Amino acid sequence: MILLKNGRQINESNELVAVDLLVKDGIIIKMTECIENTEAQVYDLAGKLVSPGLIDVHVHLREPGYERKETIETGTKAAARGGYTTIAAMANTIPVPDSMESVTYIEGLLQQSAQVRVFPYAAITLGERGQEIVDVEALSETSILGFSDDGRGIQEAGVMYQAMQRAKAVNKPIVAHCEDDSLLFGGYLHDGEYAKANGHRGILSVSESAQIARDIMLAQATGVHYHICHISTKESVELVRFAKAQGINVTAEVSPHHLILCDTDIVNDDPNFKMNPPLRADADRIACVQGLLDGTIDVIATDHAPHHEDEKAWGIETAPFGIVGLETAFPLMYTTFVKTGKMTLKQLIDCMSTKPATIFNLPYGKLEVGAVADITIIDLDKEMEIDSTQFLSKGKNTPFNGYRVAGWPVMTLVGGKVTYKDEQVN
Ligand SMILES: NC(=O)N[C@@H](CC(=O)O)C(=O)O
Ligand SMILES: [Zn+2]
Ligand SMILES: [Zn+2]
Repeated sequence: MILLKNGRQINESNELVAVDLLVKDGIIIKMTECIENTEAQVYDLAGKLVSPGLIDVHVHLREPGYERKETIETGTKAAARGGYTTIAAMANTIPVPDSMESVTYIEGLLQQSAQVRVFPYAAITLGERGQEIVDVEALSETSILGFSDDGRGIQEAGVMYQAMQRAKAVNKPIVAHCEDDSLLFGGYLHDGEYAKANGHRGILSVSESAQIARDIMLAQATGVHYHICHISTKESVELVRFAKAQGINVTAEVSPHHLILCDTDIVNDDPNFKMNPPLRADADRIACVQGLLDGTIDVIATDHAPHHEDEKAWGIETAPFGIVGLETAFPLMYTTFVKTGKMTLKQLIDCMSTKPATIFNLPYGKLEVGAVADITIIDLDKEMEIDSTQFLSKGKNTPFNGYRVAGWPVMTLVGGKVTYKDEQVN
């Protein structure tokens, strides 16, 4: 048994109230203001926030295939340090999880090395090549969260339509990276002020929004749960708002970097500001924030995309797209939006835990008696500079290095088991 004493939880009215939690056999069995128990191992939380474990539905663990960038072990250790108890692993690995054999293989690797709960995605198409659809029916019987070709858009409407029909029939979501390749024109940064001023080829906003518009119509026609990855443009947000008003089964995620940074924040062509979709204009960033606040955008996902420093050293034009996010998401969001009064703490926890569980039908994201003890303890007052050399992730590729932020996760429990604890908790 574990007894968490002197914590504080956020109630429905966004107030911090005192709470003790008693955990037995991986379940929260008691939650009241003051619990005494002589048999349990006791941790004194000294007023720190007790949150339902954070959930990230968009993570690149890189293993199998790209262990130089990240492994299941390092990626899930980073997740635990970031306060995450459940994550979903994207399918752009080698092999791509596009068959029973490859998904079973990846499930085995996860079982061996994962430090938090991990649900893999299966690809939508064989090899993520966008042509032949995977065996949706068979794969739906595995532990997958849904189907995704993340890293690439599905170029053909007919392929997406059929994939959606089949995913709907087995009650699994289609999780879409939206990008029309025919609208890329060799771009690698947002087609905006920074690219123009510095002679870079731009990525048009319509390369994302045009495909979202198409997919929303296909989602309406098929009734599938269609989840949009890393939304980044104001037009995309407007489309999701429209779709939801029509009752179409659409959800969307946004990443912390698209809420905090815009293209003009890029410094000296630093490849750590390069990701897909790119940092957009400030008006896009503002639309994403507004969309998150009004519920148009459902959840925050990191799109944790570690790359090796050798690869990022190729320079902004040729370096791979992607930045890490697991170990900085909560403090960045808390400092930028909650401490400044733009968002309540309850809203932030909803977007990072409760809502991801709800939209993906997971039995987590709850802090109550009888719930699984997936718990994150956060020190809202702990302020510290982001230092990528301290990351447990192999990826050090962050544009936020040196940012001074507060609200650091200090202890993470998955099913009642401590998976991360910093030295100040005991
Ligand atoms: N987001 C990125 O910039 N990169 C991701 C792919 C993706 O999420 O589209 C990656 O796998 O590196
Ligand atoms: Zn993507
Ligand atoms: Zn991704």
